[in-house]
Amino acid sequence: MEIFDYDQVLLLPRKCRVESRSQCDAGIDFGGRRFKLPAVPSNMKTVVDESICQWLAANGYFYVMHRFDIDNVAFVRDMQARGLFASISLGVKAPDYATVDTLADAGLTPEYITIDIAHGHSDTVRDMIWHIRKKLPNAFIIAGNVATPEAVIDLENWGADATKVGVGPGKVCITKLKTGFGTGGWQLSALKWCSRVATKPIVADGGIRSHGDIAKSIRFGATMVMIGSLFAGHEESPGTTVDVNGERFKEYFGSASDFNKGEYRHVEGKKILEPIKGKLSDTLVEMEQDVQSSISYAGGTKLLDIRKVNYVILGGDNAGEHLLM
Ligand SMILES: NC(=O)C1=CN([C@@H]2O[C@H](COP(=O)(O)OP(=O)(O)OC[C@H]3O[C@@H](n4cnc5c(N)ncnc54)[C@H](OP(=O)(O)O)[C@@H]3O)[C@@H](O)[C@H]2O)C=CC1
Ligand SMILES: Nc1nc2c(ncn2[C@@H]2O[C@H](COP(=O)(O)O)[C@@H](O)[C@H]2O)c(=O)[nH]1
Repeated sequence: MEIFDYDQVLLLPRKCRVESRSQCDAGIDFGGRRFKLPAVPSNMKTVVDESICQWLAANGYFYVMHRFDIDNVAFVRDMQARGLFASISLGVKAPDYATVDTLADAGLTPEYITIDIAHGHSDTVRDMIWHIRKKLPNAFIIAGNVATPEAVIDLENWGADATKVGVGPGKVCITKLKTGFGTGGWQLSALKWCSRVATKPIVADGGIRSHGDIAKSIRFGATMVMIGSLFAGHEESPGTTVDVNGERFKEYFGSASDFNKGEYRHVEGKKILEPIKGKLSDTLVEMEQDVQSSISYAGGTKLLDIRKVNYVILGGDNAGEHLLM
């Protein structure tokens, strides 16, 4: 198996088919809706909050609300009362089961539910998928996080509508160091490996460091790309603003860090500072333009045309050109 990550791969252009990049459509269908971009901010406390989720939903972007210290039922009710889709996260513990039951009893079905635990290839995720399917049959279920084709196959067979791939590639992740496991350093090839067996959409999660990595994720099989650090440093970001020698930063911490958990137990995340780079809406516009440009280099007009391109691996044992023939 070839092992590579985002910074070791470049995609190869094909003959251009458009006169302007504005003719390229960066939109994607996902879970019965169409979104402007195949990118979604991570469901983390320092990346999204209620008002960011409202803004994203109202402006044509996908979002996943985090699951920490929030009332999911009130959130779903509020979003749907505004005519917006509801997209929540759940764990696999008793309070998460209670949330599903309360939603069902109230006649509220979130359009999207992301089951989000560190080691998603687990019977606990299977049981939660089955519980959601029984109580909220119309919810689109994203389940993760996983790292292998076996896990993708199991989650799909258990009823997930999409799987989330990425264990340990995140910028504030220390899973690799603490446990010796994960896709940190080879997330892109793990994505390629998983997408070979996937029959449903994959959300590639973690390790995105620049906008071009979105196109690379799409090339290797992602339908949606979840991004934390690139979204954490905005004026609107929920992290605390910190001033260091006159420069402004936002705190960005892992969901499995002691900062999120409130205790030092099974810590697999850390806290860093992200420089504030302006408004989230401006970054999203730039991201869309960059993805449009990626599509044009792919010789296409729509996002999934990126899947057709060849690529090269730079340096290392796997170096070489990879042709689609
Ligand atoms: N994508 C990634 O690489 C990672 C992401 N995270 C994120 O951090 C957040 C917290 O994650 P998590 O700790 O799972 O959430 P929770 O604290 O909600 O734990 C979920 C359940 O899974 C159990 N669990 C967690 N890890 C393992 C494991 N390795 N083996 C067996 N059981 C396990 C927990 O039990 P117990 O705690 O008692 O073991 C608990 O019952 C999530 O948002 C998650 O996505 C965390 C680590 C890696
Ligand atoms: N191992 C850990 N992974 C975490 C933690 N909190 C979040 N995450 C994952 O990281 C991505 C974001 O990655 P980035 O490279 O874009 O910053 C996020 O979506 C989660 O999957 C954690 O504490 N430990």
